[in-house]
Amino acid sequence: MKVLVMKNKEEASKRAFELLLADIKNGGHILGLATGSTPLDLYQQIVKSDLDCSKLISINLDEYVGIAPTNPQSYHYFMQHNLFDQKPFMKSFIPDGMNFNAAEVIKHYNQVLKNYPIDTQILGIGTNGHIGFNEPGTAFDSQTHQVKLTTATIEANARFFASAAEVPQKAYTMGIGSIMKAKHIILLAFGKQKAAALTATINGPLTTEVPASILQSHPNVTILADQAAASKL
Ligand SMILES: N[C@@H]1[C@@H](O)[C@H](O)[C@@H](COP(=O)(O)O)O[C@@H]1O
Repeated sequence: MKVLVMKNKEEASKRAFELLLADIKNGGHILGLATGSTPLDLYQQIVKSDLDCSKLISINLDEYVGIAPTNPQSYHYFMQHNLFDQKPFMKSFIPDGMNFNAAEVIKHYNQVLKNYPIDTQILGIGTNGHIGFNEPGTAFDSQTHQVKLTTATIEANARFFASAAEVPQKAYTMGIGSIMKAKHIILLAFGKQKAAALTATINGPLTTEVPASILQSHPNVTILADQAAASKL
């Protein structure tokens, strides 16, 4: 695990972009993408750059269940608005949150992940150490599944909704096992609200109680943190 503490999130995002470009230069063309406020700066870097994304494939980590792609709170909308509108990819996959047949969504997404093995996976981290929507207690070898979000995650994500009551209770997410198959994982962590989760991820024991701690056992992980997120390391 390579841990880089940067001056601020702008510097960290710049470095993440450089790492991504290096992976692409080395033949990587399948990107695992994340939502949330954390990767926004990185997506801005991509948008402002002259990187041609038309030959790249993207696979997103997760999506809320029951929110249409046209809903501004959906991860479909987020990706479209923050990246794909400006930089269309050759193909982009996001779990279908409007399909309530979980078994069908799961089967399809696992097939997508099999067909398109991820070269570089971008990750944020939840305040409870979750990655994607893999909440504490999720098996390390899990594949795509439907989750019931924890109160901590609903509260943390309520800032994007009118109230916590409007945050969906369920989501589809790539599993921890699926994430671990990526050749290179870049985890971004910004702000003091991530400090405890980050130190548990890097310095703590490998435990399903901190889903991101599994990254200690991955051969090629880069963690980019700002000073605040790194304050407890
Ligand atoms: N499913 C997403 C995660 O993929 C993300 O890492 C996390 C942190 O969000 P933020 O980057 O806004 O702090 O939020 C959500 O729960």
